[in-house]
Amino acid sequence: MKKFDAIIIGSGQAGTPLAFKLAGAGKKVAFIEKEHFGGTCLNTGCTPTKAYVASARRMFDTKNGEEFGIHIPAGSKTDLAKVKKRKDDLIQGSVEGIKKGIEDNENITHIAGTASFVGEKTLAVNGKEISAEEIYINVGGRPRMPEEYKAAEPLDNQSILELTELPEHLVIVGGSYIGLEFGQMFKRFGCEVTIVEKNSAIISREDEDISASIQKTLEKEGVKFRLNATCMGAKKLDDGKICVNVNCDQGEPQVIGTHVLLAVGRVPNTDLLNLEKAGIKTDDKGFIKVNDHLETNVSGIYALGDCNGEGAFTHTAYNDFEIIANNKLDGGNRKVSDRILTYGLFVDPPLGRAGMTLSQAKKTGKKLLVGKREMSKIARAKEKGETDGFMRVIVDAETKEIMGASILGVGGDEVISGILNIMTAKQPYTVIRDSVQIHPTVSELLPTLLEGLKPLEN
Ligand SMILES: Cc1cc2nc3c(=O)[nH]c(=O)nc-3n(C[C@H](O)[C@H](O)[C@H](O)COP(=O)(O)OP(=O)(O)OC[C@H]3O[C@@H](n4cnc5c(N)ncnc54)[C@H](O)[C@@H]3O)c2cc1C
Ligand SMILES: NC(=O)c1ccc[n+]([C@@H]2O[C@H](COP(=O)([O-])OP(=O)(O)OC[C@H]3O[C@@H](n4cnc5c(N)ncnc54)[C@H](O)[C@@H]3O)[C@@H](O)[C@H]2O)c1
Repeated sequence: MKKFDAIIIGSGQAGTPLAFKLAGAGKKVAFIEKEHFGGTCLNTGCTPTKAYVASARRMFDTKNGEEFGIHIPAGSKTDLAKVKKRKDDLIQGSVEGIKKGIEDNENITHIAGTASFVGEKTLAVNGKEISAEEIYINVGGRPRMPEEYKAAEPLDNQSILELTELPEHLVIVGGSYIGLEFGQMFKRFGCEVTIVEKNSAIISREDEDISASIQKTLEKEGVKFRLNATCMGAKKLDDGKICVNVNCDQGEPQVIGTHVLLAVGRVPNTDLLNLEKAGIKTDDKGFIKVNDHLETNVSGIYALGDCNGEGAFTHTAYNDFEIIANNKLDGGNRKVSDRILTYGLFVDPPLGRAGMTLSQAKKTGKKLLVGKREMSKIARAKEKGETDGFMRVIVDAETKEIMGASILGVGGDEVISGILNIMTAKQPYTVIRDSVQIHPTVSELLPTLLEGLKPLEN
């Protein structure tokens, strides 16, 4: 049996940089990947979807010239095969970069295959056993596929990106990140889109006014919504169409479309690992339990990225890599609990989020100062003709530190970083309030917003 200094399972957003980092420190690393280098984000997640979002935006612009004094002749249409080709080329460039980096690195042994444990520090891949004292699990997740939708042969985030012809009517089950990003994108490409969500609001982790504002924007573009979808399931009809059950007691009971995309969350790939052979514990959803330094209950075995349930984003997976690299190689003491939650929702206008929502902040029982400003009052948003949304910042009245912020509006995914940086530096909100920002930007309204903070009346 071959012994390595370290084994990394999965070429995700944590495993890939970790392989190079450990190898750079002179460790002999086995790097096991069952599918593509670069994992979900690069191949079927962030990169392809944001490439599609960009194509969809071009399409949107062709339909919205008049208001800006630009006459764009009718007739623009989406060539999905070309949209796909652009995204395939983008991905291929990055995958090849990783592949070459690995091939050129004499300390990394790439093993193509699915790893599973056969003992505490021993794994089998393609019938061969390897072992190491340090094992890093970075296996990510896959789309959740509830039984009651299987008969309709639904698309998922991977298969929808392989289509070369536009669906006539795309029904999307799940109104969160994946559902909303694909929903707006395919509507802009020229499809009919209906989003079916079981909760009473889309993206229901957010405050109600955020969910309502996003829904309104998408509805203006023609996306249809069916909320409170209590009657689950879908089937194929004899004419090849798809029938998705929505509600059993009010409204039209079903939506008939030509395609259905399931966007109802993800499950960790930990079931492929035979974790019980190593004695590694998971929670009841299959996420590997880790401590603040990402170590599992078995000493020397770590879990990083989506599979540990501590984050569900590329930046959280990458931060897991940074925590391990710093603690293992640079004598650091970085922890998961130091991380401030932040993320973007890449619909148009985008949502940038940091820290708590207003409803979470209220639950802390602290005295709050809150500032809210509509995008329709912001000069740059008006000049761009993109005035949907608003920004809100929540401050702890006692410490003056920012507890959370939501920037829903043009540039919101970038503007949020200014707030995140102050939160990370643990500085009071007055640092931004007293700063001078560039005119005319959306960011220039942050000082004004913070000048006008008001105590939250209960
Ligand atoms: C459609 C979509 C859009 C997204 N957009 C964004 C976004 O805009 N921003 C953002 O921050 N996040 C986004 N995400 C989330 C992001 O992609 C994930 O959080 C991120 O990829 C998690 O990375 P990871 O390191 O945990 O693992 P992954 O990237 O999932 O990689 C895990 C790898 O492990 C391999 N593997 C699994 N089991 C085994 C095994 N037993 N043996 C060998 N190899 C194995 C898999 O093949 C895979 O390559 C998106 C996700 C999706 C699905
Ligand atoms: N912008 C981003 O960072 C981004 C973009 C896409 C995906 N992602 C990641 O991908 C992961 C998966 O995203 P997602 O949107 O699939 O999952 P999610 O868990 O965020 O949301 C699933 C949605 O489906 C709904 N739902 C569940 N079962 C349903 C049913 N039977 N009928 C109707 N609705 C139902 C839920 O109420 C929820 O709104 C997320 O963890 C996210 O972090 C991130």
